[in-house]
Amino acid sequence: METDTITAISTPIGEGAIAIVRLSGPEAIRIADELFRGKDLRSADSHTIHYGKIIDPETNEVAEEVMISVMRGPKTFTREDVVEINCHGGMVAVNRVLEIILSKGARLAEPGEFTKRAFLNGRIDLSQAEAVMDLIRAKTDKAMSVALKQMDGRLSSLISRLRQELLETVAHVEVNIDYPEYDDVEEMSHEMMRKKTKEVHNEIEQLLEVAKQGKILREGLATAIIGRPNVGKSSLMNTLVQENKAIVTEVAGTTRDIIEEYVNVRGVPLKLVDTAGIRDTEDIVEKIGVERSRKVLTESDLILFVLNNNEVLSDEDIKLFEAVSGLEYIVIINKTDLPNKLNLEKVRELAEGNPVIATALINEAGVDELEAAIAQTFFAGEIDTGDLTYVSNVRHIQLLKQAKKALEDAMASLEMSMPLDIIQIDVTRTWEFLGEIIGDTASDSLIDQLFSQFCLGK
Ligand SMILES: Nc1nc2c(c(=O)[nH]1)N(C=O)[C@@H](CNc1ccc(C(=O)N[C@@H](CCC(=O)O)C(=O)O)cc1)CN2
Ligand SMILES: Nc1nc2c(ncn2[C@@H]2O[C@H](COP(=O)(O)OP(=O)(O)OP(=O)(O)O)[C@@H](O)[C@H]2O)c(=O)[nH]1
Ligand SMILES: [Mg+2]
Repeated sequence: METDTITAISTPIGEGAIAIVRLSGPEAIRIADELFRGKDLRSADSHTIHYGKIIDPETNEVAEEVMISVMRGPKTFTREDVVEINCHGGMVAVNRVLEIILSKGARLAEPGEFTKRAFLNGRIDLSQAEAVMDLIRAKTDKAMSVALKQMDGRLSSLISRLRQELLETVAHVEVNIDYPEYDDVEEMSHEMMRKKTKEVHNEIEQLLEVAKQGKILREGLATAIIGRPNVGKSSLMNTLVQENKAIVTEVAGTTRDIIEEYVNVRGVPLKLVDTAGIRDTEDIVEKIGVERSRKVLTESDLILFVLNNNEVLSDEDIKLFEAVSGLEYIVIINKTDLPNKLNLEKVRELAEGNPVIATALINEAGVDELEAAIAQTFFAGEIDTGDLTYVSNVRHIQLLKQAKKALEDAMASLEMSMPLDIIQIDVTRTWEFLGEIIGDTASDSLIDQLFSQFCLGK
């Protein structure tokens, strides 16, 4: 257990109205008291705030005018004694305060170290700590609400329950075997294992299913706009971007030659991809063939397939319908301000039950309906994140997949009526993989690596 006192500036670097320097550890209150001119902080009640000045020990002059919060462990963020010094926002003064604190015996915190202490001291588990970071990085309301729920321990309690069930089953089976009440104890134990592994397997599968939506919440729904030349693809892109431009986010590393825009349509973050690569749909379908073009399309989570109301359905349109068949797509019949030449009956038939939306992008007609359809497609009836446990962390998804695989090994052994101790090995592995998600069976190096990705001062 680390017992030194750590400190860091916990607010963004730069000019601001107020900057907070945070301390955590056994010496936090002593250090703060030594450099503070004001009330005696050592005798201050927990969770109180005090006005005063920070005195520079070298010059004996006032370095800052501050408000200091005193919070005594264990009812604090880290479960240790915590002191927060609220400074005026100037960088020079804040850095000076930090230097003085360091000179009094505190150590500069590593990135994420406050949160790491909350984890090491058992206030939160690993998935909750990771959620703290997700919360900071959240770009949309929905991503934020997912992170908040995870921080609250929603995923943790589900994982803990699954682990507990596995453990109880293993224990139960062991007791059965050690103290058999019936002759068919082996068969009964197999049956019990079969039932439980199947139940847990189903729950993990469901988590992974929902994880797909979690990924979308974080990275945006990869959305490709396709259609023959001149149908209005660029108009569609521009309309969606304009309507939602207040929430468009800039993502580092986005290649500029591919036109990608992040927009937020009714809480669904879209990564709109202008089909620069598949701009000329005749090319994509004819030159590289339907199979190849399908591959491009399958990498999208959603396809916006634009048709021209003012033209008859062409062979290329039919080929595009074949290419998107079985994928998640919305058909957009654009240019409805112009006379109808498109066979709408035929379009509906080809669309296989996917939404068909009429628009006249030139005067922004039909955009509301389109946005509703986009939201509907991915959150069909489940738009409320309150109903589901979203796993959105790649590490968690990886571990869930490994746990699922281990369970499948156990289930296969059960099918072959293998001895129970063999089956228990796979069930125990499942239990360990799940434990790694919440940090119960996670290695020190993994923990170090995870926290190092945090912001300094968090
Ligand atoms: N000034 C300030 N604001 C902040 C934080 C902080 O550390 N300082 N936080 C930091 O990121 C967040 C708040 N998170 C916190 C989470 C738990 C506890 C805490 O003291 N928990 C105790 C006691 C709870 C209680 O009194 O009921 C506990 O769980 O035992 C404090 C802050 C956001 N705002
Ligand atoms: N009348 C009418 N014209 C439209 C509508 N939407 C787009 N247009 C026009 O159609 C033309 C082509 O629109 P774009 O958005 O550039 O079409 P595109 O599919 O991106 O075309 P390419 O990039 O060449 O494949 C432009 O002149 C638009 O102004 C509409 O709803 N009604
Ligand atoms: Mg275009």
